[in-house]
Amino acid sequence: MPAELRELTVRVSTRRWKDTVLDAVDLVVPDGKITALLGESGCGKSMAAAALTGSLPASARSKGQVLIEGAPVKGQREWQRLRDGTVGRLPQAGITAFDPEATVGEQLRVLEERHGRWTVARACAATRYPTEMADLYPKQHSGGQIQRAALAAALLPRPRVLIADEPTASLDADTAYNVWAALRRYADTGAAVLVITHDVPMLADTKIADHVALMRTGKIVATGDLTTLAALDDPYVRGFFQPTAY
Ligand SMILES: Nc1ncnc2c1ncn2[C@@H]1O[C@H](COP(=O)(O)OP(=O)(O)OP(=O)(O)O)[C@@H](O)[C@H]1O
Repeated sequence: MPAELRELTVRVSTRRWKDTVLDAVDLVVPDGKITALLGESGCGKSMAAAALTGSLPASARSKGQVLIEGAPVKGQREWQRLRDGTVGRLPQAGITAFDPEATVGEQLRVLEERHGRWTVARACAATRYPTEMADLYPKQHSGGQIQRAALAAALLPRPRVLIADEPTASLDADTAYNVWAALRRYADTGAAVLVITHDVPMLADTKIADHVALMRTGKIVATGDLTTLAALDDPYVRGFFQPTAY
């Protein structure tokens, strides 16, 4: 299995505040599939993404294992190597993927040259990033444009594992569908893709995710395909899916 959290518990502790943000989480992100991670705001989805990319905040302490390609990852040096082409992350705020002082195009070209895998043209076409924007600085983009640029940046190294944190949050429905389709095509090349999303209606309409995992207050409470989950006889799970009525 390319990416996995095994019994992972994460506690954050600051001077003002302490909390268990992931509680014995088991999560498998298989090859060639899209796994959608759902749950209410603040339940720990981004923390799970951070754990899978070795980027938990400094205030976090963890117990349990993170496995990439079947092996437990030990230490920041190994994470640095994995983040350089094996594990990719699309951050929740796409703009944070870029240096504010250089144009988006320059930064995409650096990734193309460094990894020698996807071309900038291919990554931009896959994500529907309008290439005429590439000469602009990150802050000159709209939320949706920079999110697509950040996805292009995440795809350029052609990572085996891609963790996308709300990749369609600021997109109109049509563009969002195109980004989901790009993620689907990417998973179909054999990559393991985890997508954090609140877009249950899109998942229900398109059936684009193979698996769904539902989190609640730091725990995974249900996993399976969307139709099975939505039909579960658990009041919380039922309540979560009910508004979309399918
Ligand atoms: N950098 C951080 N340092 C300390 N605690 C944090 C940090 N980031 C998030 N948290 C806390 O961890 C918990 C889980 O947050 P997380 O960002 O994973 O939620 P989420 O499910 O991704 O929410 P949303 O859907 O709103 O993005 C929250 O209680 C949050 O306050």
